[in-house]
Amino acid sequence: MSASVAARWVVLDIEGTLTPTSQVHVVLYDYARPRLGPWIHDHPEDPVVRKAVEDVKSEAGLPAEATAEQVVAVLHGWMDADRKAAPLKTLQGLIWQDGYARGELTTDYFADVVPALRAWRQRGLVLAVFSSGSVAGQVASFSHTTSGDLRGLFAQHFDTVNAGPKRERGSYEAIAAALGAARPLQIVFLSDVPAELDAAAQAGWHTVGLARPGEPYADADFGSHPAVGAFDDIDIEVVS
Ligand SMILES: CSCCC(=O)C(=O)COP(=O)(O)O
Ligand SMILES: [Mg+2]
Repeated sequence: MSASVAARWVVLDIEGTLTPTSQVHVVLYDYARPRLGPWIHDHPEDPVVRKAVEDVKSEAGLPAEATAEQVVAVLHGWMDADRKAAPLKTLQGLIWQDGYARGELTTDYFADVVPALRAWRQRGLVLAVFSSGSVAGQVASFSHTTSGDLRGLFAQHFDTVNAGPKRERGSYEAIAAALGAARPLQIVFLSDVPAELDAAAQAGWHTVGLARPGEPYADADFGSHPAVGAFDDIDIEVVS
């Protein structure tokens, strides 16, 4: 399996594309789970935390006077179901940011990822990230990796707050506008989730599916999207 596209921007999903799914579902979720309650308790005046807690209550149908314990129970349920709700992602992002700063978290990527990202940057491609993980969490996760600090590789970061849901065409149109792309075909989106690739293609982007061995979408039907097992199999011609 290989893919050839022409692009100026490469927009990257994280989970299942850059990192094994276990890096998010095991390492990061296990780190966040016991810290959600204490974080809410310890940051009562932080406007970001307050808004996230209000949004959890409203999204979960809890009354305004619901306790922190009720809110945490909802957050744990969302994590168990891997529901990528924005207020959960905001709170996780703050906790991960703290964990990376403390040196308690380090991101590990698939072996093909960092060499390919560096080569693409060197050839003049512009890299951006679109993940359900909050922008704060994304940036922190690139700051402490087994390959060092990779933050400089990425020009822009997008999440479900500043762009929108990953399975909706409008989110990709918003990202194209933010990147300043004159034509959507100047952008290629790399993801392991076919529904995300469908939305990007509806917005006129090039797409490449990642069917990585052992990952949840290894045997998925990628339909008309070209699919590869690793970044080594993607050939990107740089266009201006
Ligand atoms: C530190 S970023 C963590 C990524 C994350 O929380 C997540 O849910 C991954 O979602 P993606 O959209 O990248 O598949
Ligand atoms: Mg993914």
